[in-house]
Amino acid sequence: MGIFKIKGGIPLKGEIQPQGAKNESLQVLCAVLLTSEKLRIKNIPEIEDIKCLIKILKDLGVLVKKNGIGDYTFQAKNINIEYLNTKKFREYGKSIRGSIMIAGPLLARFGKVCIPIPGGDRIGRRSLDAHLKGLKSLGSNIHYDNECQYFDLRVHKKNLNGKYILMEEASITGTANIIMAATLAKGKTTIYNAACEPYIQQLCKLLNKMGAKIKGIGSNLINIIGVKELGGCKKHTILPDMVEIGSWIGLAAITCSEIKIKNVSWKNLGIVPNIFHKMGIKLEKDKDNIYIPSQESYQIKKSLNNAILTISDAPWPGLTPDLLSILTVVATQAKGSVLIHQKMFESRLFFVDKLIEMGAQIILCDPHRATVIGLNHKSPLRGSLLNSPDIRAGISLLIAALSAKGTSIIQNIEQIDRGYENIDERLRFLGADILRTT
Ligand SMILES: CC(=O)N[C@H]1[C@@H](OP(=O)(O)OP(=O)(O)OC[C@H]2O[C@@H](n3ccc(=O)[nH]c3=O)[C@H](O)[C@@H]2O)O[C@H](CO)[C@@H](O)[C@@H]1O
Ligand SMILES: C=C(OP(=O)(O)O)C(=O)O
Repeated sequence: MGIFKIKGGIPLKGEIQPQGAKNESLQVLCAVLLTSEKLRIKNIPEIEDIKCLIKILKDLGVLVKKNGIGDYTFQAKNINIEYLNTKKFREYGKSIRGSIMIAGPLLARFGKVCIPIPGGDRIGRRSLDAHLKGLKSLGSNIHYDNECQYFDLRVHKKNLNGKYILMEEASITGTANIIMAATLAKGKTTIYNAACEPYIQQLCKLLNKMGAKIKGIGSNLINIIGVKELGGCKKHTILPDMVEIGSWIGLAAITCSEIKIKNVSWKNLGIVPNIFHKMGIKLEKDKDNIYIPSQESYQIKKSLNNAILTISDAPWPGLTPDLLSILTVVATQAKGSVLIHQKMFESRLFFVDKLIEMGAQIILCDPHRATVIGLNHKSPLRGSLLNSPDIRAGISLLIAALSAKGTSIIQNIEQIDRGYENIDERLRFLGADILRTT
């Protein structure tokens, strides 16, 4: 297991280019399974979760050519569907959440798929009902093997058939799975209460370039007319990662650093900049860049009725839950107090124990809510021995360590590498004192 050794308290300075979005990449890479033709995808982040999915695709028989950093051509011409029954696949499939999204494309193209309960972050219960109920409506039988914990899905007629699907919750990966399956189903599929965040929009745009007929992109009502087959795509570029962008903003604020984040695609950030404004952090729009000046202090705004601010997650256009851990850390050195309410996941806030050990003033009210009383940089966090439980808690602890007085050690940094590309190298480029030992 690798570790980071960090000497904190050093203000950083410079420009940073955000990585391509992890969650869009996971969707788009699964979409290559829908066609036997070539797709060229650019700006894919070189992170562990993506490497794992590419490994699964290769083992399935997808030809993968690397044209340059983050630039790949995929061709799913000869697929070995039997690979899904191997122990190797079950291990890989279990290690990332994104693996579940191979189900829709493979079911639509080959009529059967076998998939383990996917892994990814252990941040609470993560239901698959949205995926399974959707695929069932389109005409699939589902069998669950309780002992081996995998699902076997088979199309019960000749092919999938379009249906009206009202999703019980706007699951992101669930929506992606159903959309991909429906592109090759017979007739019309309507998905209501679909997730509609920019990465789902990007997936739909890519599918339309491949010949799909999807309407309602960007809304929660998606209509899809199934086609017989899909073609390739000469170029699709992954959007910048909004969670990584939020991580850089939080890092800049708490370490009093001056950072410019380049080419952020403002129009796809939704309310993310607004939320940081509410935390009192100055950020300026400079063309398509975000400029964060060095700030000695940032004051959390109050609600309009003068009550303590609450920040909570919600499906898009609400705030992604993936930024709440980062906002929690940022709040520890703000002026004022905030209630962080993590509605979607029940085990994501437990990492605040580590922040409390570092000297943060936090009350964990229950698994979903933490009150943070900001210290306004009057009492810095203390360097500590830390362990990274999931991607976002991991990056949050790293941000805390960079702001802390003294040296911190972060163990289990593989969790951070799952979602952040060359994070230590990029931090050193901005002037951070961080060392990786493997
Ligand atoms: C690979 C990928 O893209 N992962 C993202 C995706 O995971 P993923 O697609 O797996 O997450 P889902 O959107 O399915 O659901 C996340 C959690 O929120 C709950 N829920 C969801 C929608 C809703 O309307 N109400 C509700 O309560 C679900 O029950 C579940 O507990 O979306 C999550 C929620 O944004 C993000 O944290 C993950 O980074
Ligand atoms: C929860 C996350 O990822 P995943 O859904 O891949 O586990 C995340 O990126 O914060």
